[in-house]
Amino acid sequence: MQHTPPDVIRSAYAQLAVTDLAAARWFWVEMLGLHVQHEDGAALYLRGTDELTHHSLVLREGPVAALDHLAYRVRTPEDVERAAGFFTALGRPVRRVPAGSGAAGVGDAVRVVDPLGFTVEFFHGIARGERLIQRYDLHRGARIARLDHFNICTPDIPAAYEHYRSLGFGCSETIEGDEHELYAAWMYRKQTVHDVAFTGGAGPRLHHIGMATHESHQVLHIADVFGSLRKEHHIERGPGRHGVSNAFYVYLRDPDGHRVEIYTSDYYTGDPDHETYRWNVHDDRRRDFWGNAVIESWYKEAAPVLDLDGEPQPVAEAKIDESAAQVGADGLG
Ligand SMILES: O=S(=O)(O)c1ccc(O)c(O)c1
Ligand SMILES: [Ca+2]
Ligand SMILES: [Fe+2]
Repeated sequence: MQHTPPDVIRSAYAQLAVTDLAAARWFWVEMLGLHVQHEDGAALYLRGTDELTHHSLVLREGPVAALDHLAYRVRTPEDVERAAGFFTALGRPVRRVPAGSGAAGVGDAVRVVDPLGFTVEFFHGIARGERLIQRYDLHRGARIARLDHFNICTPDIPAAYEHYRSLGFGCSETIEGDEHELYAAWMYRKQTVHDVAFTGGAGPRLHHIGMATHESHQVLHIADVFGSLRKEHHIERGPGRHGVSNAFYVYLRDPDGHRVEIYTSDYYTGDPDHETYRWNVHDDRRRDFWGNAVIESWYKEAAPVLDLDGEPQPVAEAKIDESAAQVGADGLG
């Protein structure tokens, strides 16, 4: 019997394990300007200026730099139950996380290890935060508005696509080979380009979290700030204009190597007949619309994922390697 999937509203928060909370605070709070909603001795709960819920990023100190879990908000408390039933029917590990026993501010939740090997939480209840949208006096750094998306490394992109389709996600864009083999896909529940995207590679690993700003000058500004402070080694890729999503972007690496994208100006995807836009893997504008090359570390480096007991998960090797795809005769060579 097909279990009804939970009604996912959006990608809501990520919990990262960091090896030095003070160093992480410098990067995510002092430099990027995320707002500290709550902290206890070992964890920081952070959010952007537009976020009305308690947090969109949790940094918890631990022995290994890793993704602890991704979290999606679902529409009703009943959808938390649907998530439990859906993943139990798939034979996946499912654990109840009662309010107060998991992330601060989050109500009754369920955590699963999904078919791709990622630890994923589904929750509905979450505490509110002060409305900071017009507290311009508190806007700092990159002036991050909100969490926008998760990007995950997985060896089997078609399997990832099918899993998220079964959860009711739409597909806004893909990168495909000449025989339509799937190299990457961007999938959504909220009405923008993605809540989650897949990068081909050994997995399960976290590739990056995408944080949205309102303006491209905020993307440029944070790159300038890292340059001014002689911390330019934290800038990995960009600034630039994406082909896929059309967003303006820069990728940064935190002190543990966690990758964060500062991202702005993608587009609406909310009509029920929204069509997928398909890029050819040989189109050199797909990842940077101006044809700038993608640095090798961007394709190869990513963070391990912890299981439900906080142990790093083994990774399965990549089945497809986009960085090895040769640019065709039409490319910039
Ligand atoms: O580099 S891509 O244009 O494929 C791209 C598009 C959107 C993203 O969020 C991203 O991380 C990467
Ligand atoms: Ca650099
Ligand atoms: Fe991204």
